[in-house]
Amino acid sequence: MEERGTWVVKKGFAEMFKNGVIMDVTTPEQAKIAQEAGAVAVMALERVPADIRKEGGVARMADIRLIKSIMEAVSIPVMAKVRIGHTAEARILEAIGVDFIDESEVLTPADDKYHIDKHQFKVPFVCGARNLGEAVRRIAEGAAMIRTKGEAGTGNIIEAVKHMRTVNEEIRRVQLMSDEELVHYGKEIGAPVEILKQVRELGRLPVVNFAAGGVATPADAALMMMLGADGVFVGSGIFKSKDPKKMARAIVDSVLHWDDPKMLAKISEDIGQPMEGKDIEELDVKLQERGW
Ligand SMILES: O=C(CO)[C@H](O)[C@H](O)COP(=O)(O)O
Repeated sequence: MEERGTWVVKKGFAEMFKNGVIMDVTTPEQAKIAQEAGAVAVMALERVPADIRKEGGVARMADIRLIKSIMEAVSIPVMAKVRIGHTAEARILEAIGVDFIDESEVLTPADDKYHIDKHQFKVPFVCGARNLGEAVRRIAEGAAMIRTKGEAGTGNIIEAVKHMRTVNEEIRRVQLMSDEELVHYGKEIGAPVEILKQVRELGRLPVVNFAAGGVATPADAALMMMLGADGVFVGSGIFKSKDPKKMARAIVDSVLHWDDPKMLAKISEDIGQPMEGKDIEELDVKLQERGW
């Protein structure tokens, strides 16, 4: 009972980010830019996904002193990333008091089989998903927030669109299923039936679902909101653009005004060059394939 109550609080905290933008930052200066632009939270990490992709090597939880300096620099919530399955990194982040942990495929996985048992933590977690099965498995492990994975660091929105559409289509299928069909479907996609029943009843995931990976323009962010995202994560799209301050503000505004094309036109004007994009077909590594 106590555990369920805790999950409700974590899930409620995640709901407070709705209609907002969460920005990846690697320095206190970037965190201040994000806060001034109206980000609802920042995400501390050692390198933005475009740099992780370019430089390679093992990407880990960011340096603790850096995370603390980001926490000191801003008053909005600070999230930080850990490697998939790296329970020790997560315990360290909980000990220093970060507000949220992202168990992220953008970092190099630490475990090829298991994700972190997130129920063991007081701090809430967000996890990535490409489809309903992945989303529901992460929720079963205790995630209080889901983000569709997209393909981080590419500046290419196609995978984020694919993942959001897939989750939505699968939710619509679930809504038409009888109890016995749901048991069979749960087995097929590897998802616990109790959470699928909640999805059927709510017509959505029981936690907020943000879009991530590849958002590079205000129009990209608006597109993800049109597809039903509760909000947006942006990393490389801001700090690899020509004018991060302008781009950050424009993406925040576009998430708020996603349904107003005239406003979006105004928001999209004179914001500088977006980050350079990459064709998905040409990628050597697909970060979205990490996690299962
Ligand atoms: O939450 C995230 C992954 O853990 C990142 O913030 C997101 O994927 C960033 O992607 P991009 O650099 O393409 O904006």
